[in-house]
Amino acid sequence: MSTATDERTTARRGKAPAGERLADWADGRLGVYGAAKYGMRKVFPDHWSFLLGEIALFSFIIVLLTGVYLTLFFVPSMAQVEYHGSYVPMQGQLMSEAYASTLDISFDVRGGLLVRQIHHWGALIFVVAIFIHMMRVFFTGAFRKPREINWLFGFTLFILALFTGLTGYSLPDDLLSGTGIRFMEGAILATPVVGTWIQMLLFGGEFPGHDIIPRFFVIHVLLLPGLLLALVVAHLILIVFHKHTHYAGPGKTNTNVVGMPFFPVYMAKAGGFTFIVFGVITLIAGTVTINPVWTIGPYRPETVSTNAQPDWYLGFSEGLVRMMPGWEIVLFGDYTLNLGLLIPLGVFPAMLVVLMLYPFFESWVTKDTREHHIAQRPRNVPTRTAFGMAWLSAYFVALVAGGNDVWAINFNLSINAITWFCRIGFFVLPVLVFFLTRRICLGLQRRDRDKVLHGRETGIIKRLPHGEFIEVHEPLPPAERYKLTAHEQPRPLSLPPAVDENGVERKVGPLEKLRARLSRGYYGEQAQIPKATAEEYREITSGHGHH
Ligand code: HEM
Ligand code: HEM
Repeated sequence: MSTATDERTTARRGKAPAGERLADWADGRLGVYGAAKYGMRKVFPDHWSFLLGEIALFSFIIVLLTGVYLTLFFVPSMAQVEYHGSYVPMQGQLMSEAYASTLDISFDVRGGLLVRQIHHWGALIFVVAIFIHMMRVFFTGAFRKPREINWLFGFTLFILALFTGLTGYSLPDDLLSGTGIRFMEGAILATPVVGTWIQMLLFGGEFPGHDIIPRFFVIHVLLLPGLLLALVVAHLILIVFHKHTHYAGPGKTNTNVVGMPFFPVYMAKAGGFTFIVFGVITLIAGTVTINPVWTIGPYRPETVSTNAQPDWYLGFSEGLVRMMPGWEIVLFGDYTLNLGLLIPLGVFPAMLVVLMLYPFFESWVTKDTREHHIAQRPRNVPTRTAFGMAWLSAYFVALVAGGNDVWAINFNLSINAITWFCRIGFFVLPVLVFFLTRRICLGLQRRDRDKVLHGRETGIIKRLPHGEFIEVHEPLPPAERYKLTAHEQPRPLSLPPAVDENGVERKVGPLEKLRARLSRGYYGEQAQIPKATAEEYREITSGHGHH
């Protein structure tokens, strides 16, 4: 017995196990122990809404992997060739090498069609996930200090993803994607002064030229994914650096993070979730056809397909153009300004910039310079929530307008009626939605207050001895009461008195006045219902007036 123990001790002293030696070797060169000690115990809070960023991350990885596979077979060339692949209806037709290679990927490359479909479905889900993730961050105020820069990083990711999608969609050079490129060319040409130059630079000559597909290819497989990857890494590093926000609850404060350690709990969960995301995307890609380019045909400039649509994420930019009347003005007798395109082209970035700058606007209005690590419930910040919903309503109206022909055909409606509905809706709906959302948020705040003070309605009706009917209310558990009352209710900014203590008139600039007004819009009496206080609760539950 003792001999065995001695042997083991000697073995350990003599030579460490291979794994340990490898780890030591790596640590000497990479400092992995320190990094692992820091990273492995990192706490990550748990909430379903935090999965949205993860879906974006995992679908991004899927799109990267499938993109590499497609790159092995795709030929980014606009040279015309005669098709002799295995898709019989296209035999002998003239088409670009790009289109022919997309047909080959779909019919002749092993697993090609599945990978193409995973790539396309993955791209759609990637952008959906980014969009909803961005909304989660917006509506919970997770963009507040210290996360403003990460909001900007994230926002840039969103824009890069839109353009990666646009360039990818254009690559197969089918009738749909060619129509999309034609649309883009028109928009570029409408840009005053520099439009023609940019068009020449990008297309290398008259439309369609021979350069656009090879150029989009490099942008799509190298430039944009490279930038996306670098920025995703920076985004994640900042998340680790700031630590994740968490929702209010007992024991969760602005100075701690409550959750599970990265290793093993979070890693196991995230690993499993990666496979679920991959599995679901593959299942959809394996069963639902997307972009069947062989039914659409190769692109020819003289042909235009009806129902031409961009993928959903760029639908709103197309909608802005379709909503706009075709106005033109002629300057100096011979220079035409195409307002029908120019105005939507200005509104498109403006809508995005408004969202991008919102965190800075809010911190300016509220003069809030503190750090925030508790995610807010949207109802507790009605003005921000209402603004977000108003933005979304404008976005969706534009999206509907982007598919006005599809709506008209499928629902047997007049395309003019839809266009007019969108034109009016684009201005009116956001205003209605803004006020409606604020009302709903205030209603929900009242309900929270009521629940804290009077408990949950149980639906049990009792008749008292003197004949009165009452509904039994069940008090909320303390943790629930805490959650509903943990939020701050700041006071609005107030302007200093018009004259100072020496009787000298104090000058208040118009900007300062505007800020005070906006601040009342955020924190004034109309914007928040006073939350239940401990005194109120004690008074109600002490017996007097309790029901
Ligand atoms: C992150 C973002 C990406 C998005 C949103 C995206 C999106 C798309 C879309 C929508 C298509 C059209 C697919 C179709 O034919 O139906 C496409 C095609 C393509 N993508 Fe991507 N992609 C991304 C990343 C990549 C990467 C990283 C690569 C390569 C390393 C790549 C390589 C390709 C190739 C070669 C095609 C043309 C082949 C084909 O259309 O079948 N993509 N992409
Ligand atoms: C490629 C796109 C993106 C990826 C892969 C990504 C990934 C992630 C992940 C995994 C998290 C942590 C989990 C979570 O909160 O959901 C996160 C958090 C965050 N993301 Fe993104 N994100 C992307 C785009 C965006 C966009 C478009 C925005 C905003 C405009 C954004 C802003 C943020 C912020 C502020 C946080 C910190 C949230 C907190 O601590 O509560 N991200 N992101």
